[in-house]
Amino acid sequence: MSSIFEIQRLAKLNWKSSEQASKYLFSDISAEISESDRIALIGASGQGKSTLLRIMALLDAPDEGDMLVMGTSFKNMDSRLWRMKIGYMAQQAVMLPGSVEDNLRTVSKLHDRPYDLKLVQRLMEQLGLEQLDLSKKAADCSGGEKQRISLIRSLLLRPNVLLLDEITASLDIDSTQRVEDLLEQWHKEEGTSMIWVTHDLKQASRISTTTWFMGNGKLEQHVSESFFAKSAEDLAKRFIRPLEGASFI
Ligand SMILES: Nc1ncnc2c1ncn2[C@@H]1O[C@H](COP(=O)(O)OP(=O)(O)OP(=O)(O)O)[C@@H](O)[C@H]1O
Repeated sequence: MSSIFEIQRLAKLNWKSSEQASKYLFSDISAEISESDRIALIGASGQGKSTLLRIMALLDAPDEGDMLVMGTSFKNMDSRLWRMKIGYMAQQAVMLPGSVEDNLRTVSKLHDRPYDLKLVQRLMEQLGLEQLDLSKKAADCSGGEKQRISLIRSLLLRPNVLLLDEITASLDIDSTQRVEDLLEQWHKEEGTSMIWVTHDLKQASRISTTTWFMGNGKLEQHVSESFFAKSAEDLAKRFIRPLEGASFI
């Protein structure tokens, strides 16, 4: 499969560099994302997962290294074009001023694309938002509603790669399931590659074929099936929170 996103020796300096702290938040990170890859990005808090995603979305700059989308470096690509290919969803959904519909129409306005009302209705329904009044002020929506509106807004862009930063952290079980199901279907239909940051290892094993593990400033890449077949104890030794259950598959 062809590579759509390439990361070459990427590094971010630690802004609190001192004798105790290491010079880099992360360094020497290289990876390739192929068409249709589904990657879970995991690791303990503060390792730089969100920072890496923000750099990939051009919301922050790397201190060293390069990133290429379809063979073109970010240094040589217009950031607007880059962001059409690389979609990003933050942990905290950001709503633009205006109604829910204004928010959903942003993509077509910004990128001169027709507004696909049928698709919006289908996605709203799949995410359990069919009762939501599109003329409601976006700022008045609940956190979970904002998160799902922001997901629809990102999908309407039809990016080649979707960067998802803990997007279900504030959702209930039903909404989380709906988001996972929708993204699985979207992935099958559109072939979109995804990198999904999550602290939920069971979710990581469900939604990914590849796992990127960030620790000690480095990125390890694993096949998810074998990575999550390790015992809970093995995984717990490496990171995150006390884990429940014996296995993740
Ligand atoms: N140059 C830098 N850019 C961003 N964060 C930096 C930098 N240098 C040091 N840091 C610190 O590194 C951490 C990076 O946070 P980030 O949110 O990227 O990590 P994370 O792995 O996503 O954490 P979490 O799982 O808690 O969301 C923060 O504590 C931040 O203060």
